This record gives sequence, structure tokens and C-alpha cells, in this order.
Amino acid sequence: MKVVKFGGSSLADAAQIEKVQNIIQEDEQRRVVIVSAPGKRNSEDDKVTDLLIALGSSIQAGETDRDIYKKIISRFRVMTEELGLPLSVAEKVKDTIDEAVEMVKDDSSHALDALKACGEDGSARIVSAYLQECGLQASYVNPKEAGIVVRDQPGGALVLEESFDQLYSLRSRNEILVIPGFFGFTPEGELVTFSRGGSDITGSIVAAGLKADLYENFTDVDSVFCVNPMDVDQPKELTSLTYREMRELSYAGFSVFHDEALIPAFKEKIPVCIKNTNNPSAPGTMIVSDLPERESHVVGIASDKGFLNLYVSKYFMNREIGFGRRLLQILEDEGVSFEHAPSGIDDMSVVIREHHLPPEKEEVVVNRIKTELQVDTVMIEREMALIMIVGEGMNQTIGIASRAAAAFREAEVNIEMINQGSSEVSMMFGVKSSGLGKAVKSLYRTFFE
Ligand SMILES: Nc1ncnc2c1ncn2[C@@H]1O[C@H](COP(=O)(O)OP(=O)(O)O)[C@@H](O)[C@H]1O
Ligand SMILES: N[C@@H](CC(=O)OP(=O)(O)O)C(=O)O
Repeated sequence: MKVVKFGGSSLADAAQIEKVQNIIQEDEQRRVVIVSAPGKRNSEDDKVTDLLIALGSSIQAGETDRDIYKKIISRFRVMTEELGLPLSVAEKVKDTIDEAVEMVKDDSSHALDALKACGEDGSARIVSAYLQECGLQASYVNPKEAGIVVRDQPGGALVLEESFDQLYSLRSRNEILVIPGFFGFTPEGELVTFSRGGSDITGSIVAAGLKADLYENFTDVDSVFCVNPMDVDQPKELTSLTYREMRELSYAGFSVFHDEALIPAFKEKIPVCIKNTNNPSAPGTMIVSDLPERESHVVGIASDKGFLNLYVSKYFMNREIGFGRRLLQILEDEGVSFEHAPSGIDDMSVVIREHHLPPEKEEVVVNRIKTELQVDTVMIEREMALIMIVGEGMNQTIGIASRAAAAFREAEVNIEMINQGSSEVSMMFGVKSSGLGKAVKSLYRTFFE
């Protein structure tokens, strides 16, 4: 049995949904289908999830944006009309959105998550109705009915173990099940969404729960490339990767697959295949547990902007037991999560995503570090970027760091920070954001050309 997930680009309009139907129909193993909200139809278009979030914010600000509301309703209505579905399908989608809008107006808890989830819910209703229209036996299955139980963390749900056994019972249903991605329900019955891009996570949870033979993740590229195709023209395609490599690469910027989505599949050793809805005969990229030794140890270069470096120095920091803990405790108290924390004899850097430390929090954090830790220096450097080179076996291979350093030199980009060793499969470099593009291109030439 295969679990198949279709991303927003695969559900952007009626023509895309026809492709989805063909893909499902051509392989009877594709029995459970996870869908995202409709994505962009072209580069200027909006993702339905972004529209729903904007609508929710406008309601909370006391001025419901009717134009956005109409845009959302019309996206679903046009799709159902073009697919020749009964009016009742579009009406059901509209009713669900209206209910969530009322929840936001009443300021009820979890209302924003309920509204955000309407995109996926609408897609699942439309896709299941269309499969039926095409003569297939198919049903819409709500995540509550499917048994996806999550921890109560709005916008950042985490699956609870009990989900997996409940999901297994879906195996006995002899029809195609269409489940909306991106959300689950708390044990108390509240709807909670995963983080953005979280339909990939639903797909992996369902594949693990059902003990599927394969989790196919359909998107809009033929494969995972060794570098983001936005950064390098026509980069090399990757035919296979390990879970660990893909998780590192996703975490560091490969937006093609959510980094949290690897975990459930990995635990059950379910292979994941990234495929293209617009070219389904292309083999795609397989993500598996182990791979035979490869010629080149570097398989991918991922990068992301939007980081800051919180730099702290104090003489004899190395002699002060508990310094690191107290520094990180201040961040924890202020609700700031961090990404990396390399340290030296008298210095420590903490790399943080910029949006986790907005200017108002920055002042509080910096003052607390000065007064409570009595440091010599505390500095914040914004507009940092991280580059991660990834590959199994890389850390036992002599010369990779020196080749990478040469690539930075050729690009005339200064390395502000290096972190190697914490992960066995990656090496991290911190640079100023302005040098990111040049550095990635140079690393690509060094390791892949
Ligand atoms: N290394 C990479 N390989 C392939 N695609 C990548 C990579 N890094 C970023 N992407 C981007 O990920 C996009 C697909 O992810 P996403 O937009 O979330 O798709 P979907 O709508 O299917 O969920 C691609 O169009 C591509 O621009
Ligand atoms: N629609 C949600 C969840 C998701 O997974 O979307 P996509 O598959 O289009 O990345 C989002 O935009 O975050």
C-alpha cells in the first residue's frame, strides 16, 4: 500500500486536480491520499493558506477583509465548477470557512488554526468528490476520524504516539481515503495545525501509522536537487538520499520537504519518494535508511537567510561552571529558541532565527545578559545566513573543509562561523547574508561540477 501526498502546487486549480486523479488511478496501491491547500497557480498568485492567515489577522484587527474572503471562496468555487462537481461541494467548503470565521470573531481558542486548516479541508472535499465523479470509490476522512491526535501547540502541533495504532485500523477500509493534511486534534478535540508546510508531516504520520510500503510526496519538481534551484540554474538531481541527509537539508533550507516529516517515516523505515505531479513518470528522489557507499561524500548544499548571532564574551568563561546554562536559561525564560551555540575559551555565540528575537525582546535579553552574567561584551549581529553542506561519511573524509574554505575564498566571502562535529552528516558555515548567493554558487562549482 502507498500513501501519497499532494502539495499545494499539485492542487492549485482544476487542471492540476485532474493530474492528481490520473496519478491515483494509474496505481491501485495508491490508497490513501493526503492533500494540501491550493497553492500558487503562477508566481504572482496567492497560496490559499496565506489568504486564510491574512483573513484571520484582519478579523482579529476588527476589520474583516471582505476582498480576501471573496478570493478564498472564489478559488474553491471556480475549481468545483471547472471539475463539474455538484454545487453542494462548494457550499460545504464555504460553510466550513464561515464557521471558522465566526470562531475567530468570537475570539475562541484555536480559532486561527481552525481557519488555517480550511484550505486543506476544502481540497480534501473537492478531491474526494472528483475521484467519485470519475468512478472511483473514495471518501473524505477528517483527521479526527482518522485518529491523528496531537499535542496542543497551535501552529506547531506534535503528533502523539496513540495516533499510530488508530491510523492502522484505516487499512481495513476498502476504498481510496482522502485526508486533509496540516492538522490534527488534541485529546480534548481541539483542531491544531502543524507548522507551515505541515501536510508533509501528515503524510509521513499516516504512512507510518498504516505501515505503508512507500510514502510518495508529489510536488512540482522532478527530484530533490543538490542545491535549491532558486540559487543555481539546473542543479544536479539526486536519485537517493538517507533520512539523516534529507532532514539536515530540509532543516537548513530545502523547502521541498518538511524537516519534521522525516521522523515518523524514519521510525517505521518507510521509504519516501519525492515525485513530480507534472511529470509523474520521472523516477524522483528516494529517501531511505541506508545507502551503499557513494563516490562523492557531499550530496547537498542547503542555505537560509534570516539568522542573527548573539555574541557574548567574558574572561575566564571557561572556568565559570554553568555559564552556558545560564545564558541559554535567559533565552528560555524569554521564549527564544536557538539553532546553534558554538563556544570558545572566553566566548560563546548563539545563532538564533531573527524573527525569534524581535527588537523589543532583544533589549530585554541583552540587558539580562549584561546584568545577570556580568559579561565583558554582548553584541548582536543581524542579517546572517547559514550554509550547510551535507553527506553521510563526510566527516570522516579528509579535505572537505579545506575545499569548502577554498570555495568561500574564491567567492570572496568571509566565513564568520564554522560548526562541524555536532552532526555526523553536516558542516555548517555562517556568513553575512549579502555573500550568500556567491558562496553557494562557488560551493556548488567546487563539489558538483
Ligand atoms: N533542493 C531542492 N530541490 C528541489 N526543490 C527545492 C529545493 N530547495 C527548494 N526547493 C523548492 O521546493 C519547491 C517545492 O516545494 P513546495 O513549494 O513546498 O511544493 P508543494 O506545493 O508541492 O508543497 C520547488 O518548486 C523548489 O523551488
Ligand atoms: N498549506 C499549508 C501546509 C502545506 O504543507 O502546504 P504545501 O504542501 O503547499 O507546502 C502551508 O502552506 O503551510
